[in-house]
Amino acid sequence: MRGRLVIAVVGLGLIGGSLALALKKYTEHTVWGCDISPDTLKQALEAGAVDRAGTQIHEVVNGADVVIFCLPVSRISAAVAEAAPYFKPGTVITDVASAKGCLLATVPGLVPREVTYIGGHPMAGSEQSGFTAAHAELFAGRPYILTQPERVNDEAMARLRQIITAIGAIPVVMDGEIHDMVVAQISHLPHIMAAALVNLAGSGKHSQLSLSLAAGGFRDMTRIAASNPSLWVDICLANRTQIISSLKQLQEVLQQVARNLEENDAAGLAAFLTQARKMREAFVYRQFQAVKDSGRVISQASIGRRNDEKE
Ligand SMILES: NC(=O)c1ccc[n+]([C@@H]2O[C@H](COP(=O)([O-])OP(=O)(O)OC[C@H]3O[C@@H](n4cnc5c(N)ncnc54)[C@H](O)[C@@H]3O)[C@@H](O)[C@H]2O)c1
Ligand SMILES: O=C(O)C(=O)C[C@]1(C(=O)O)C=C[C@H](O)C=C1
Repeated sequence: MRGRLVIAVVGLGLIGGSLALALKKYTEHTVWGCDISPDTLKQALEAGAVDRAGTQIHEVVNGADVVIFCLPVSRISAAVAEAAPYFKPGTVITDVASAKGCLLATVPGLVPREVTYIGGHPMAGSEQSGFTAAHAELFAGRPYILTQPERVNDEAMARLRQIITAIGAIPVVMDGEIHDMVVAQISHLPHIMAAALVNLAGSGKHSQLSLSLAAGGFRDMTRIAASNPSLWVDICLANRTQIISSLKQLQEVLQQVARNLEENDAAGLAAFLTQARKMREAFVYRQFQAVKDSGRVISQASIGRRNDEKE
């Protein structure tokens, strides 16, 4: 594999902007960036996130070794189709979308045979959007999911793994179907629940009073309710089968809790809460271990996290 690559990032918002910043900070690769927003391009150029910028896809994919599509899920297939005539043989294309099944079903059919598509999904982000929220440390110590391409291509996989590792993330190769099932539970359902909690508390008879009194519990549970609605409509629709299934499971869990309360069943309630507490403690430990193993020192200052995000 050649040492220095040209990497094109299509979409320079929170995720694309953070990737571009991280690639410039931690690798020697050349980074070209595209966004429909001229303001975003200006910000990215000023921040040194890209070496070249354009509003047209062909301006940045023509000659690139790797192209990373960082667009809302529903825009990715059209962007790949627009870019396809400009890919050179051997180009590796990937994306960062939060749902994989819909793209794995369409994207491979849109690209020439000599181009390899590997689905991607960094398990990092925030409730904020746009380049102004982007930062180079977003992926440090975080899992970065890759899907196996239809035609196995070890060189393409190695190229992406190397890029992901260089920006401090941990590559995890996974089947697209399993990905969608898992993220429905750990990402998509929590976003829907956060919105439901805020809407419930914010629209009742005493909503003004409730929201003014809300403390850490409500704040921790609902940070992600501030996410961009249009981005999340896209994600939810793209993974709707798995989300519907997770919502049904959640309904059963909540009904069981309601039964425990109706029956004054302290033991049932305690078993439910104890199981959750144990799993949550183990989860925090595993996340800490993954960060430690990734070898990058992540300090409060380096990633600029707010206090309410700390464990
Ligand atoms: N937000 C998160 O926490 C998060 C985490 C992991 C993955 N993702 C995935 O990353 C992708 C991008 O999300 P984001 O949070 O960075 O969104 P964002 O809104 O911050 O950025 C999207 C960018 O794409 C640009 N854009 C839109 N259409 C375009 C087009 N046709 N051509 C060029 N640029 C275009 C927008 O101007 C914007 O700058 C989504 O697929 C999302 O599912 C998001
Ligand atoms: O940390 C956050 O605020 C996020 O929403 C990040 C988050 C998530 O955890 O759900 C959002 C979408 C993803 O595709 C991956 C990560």
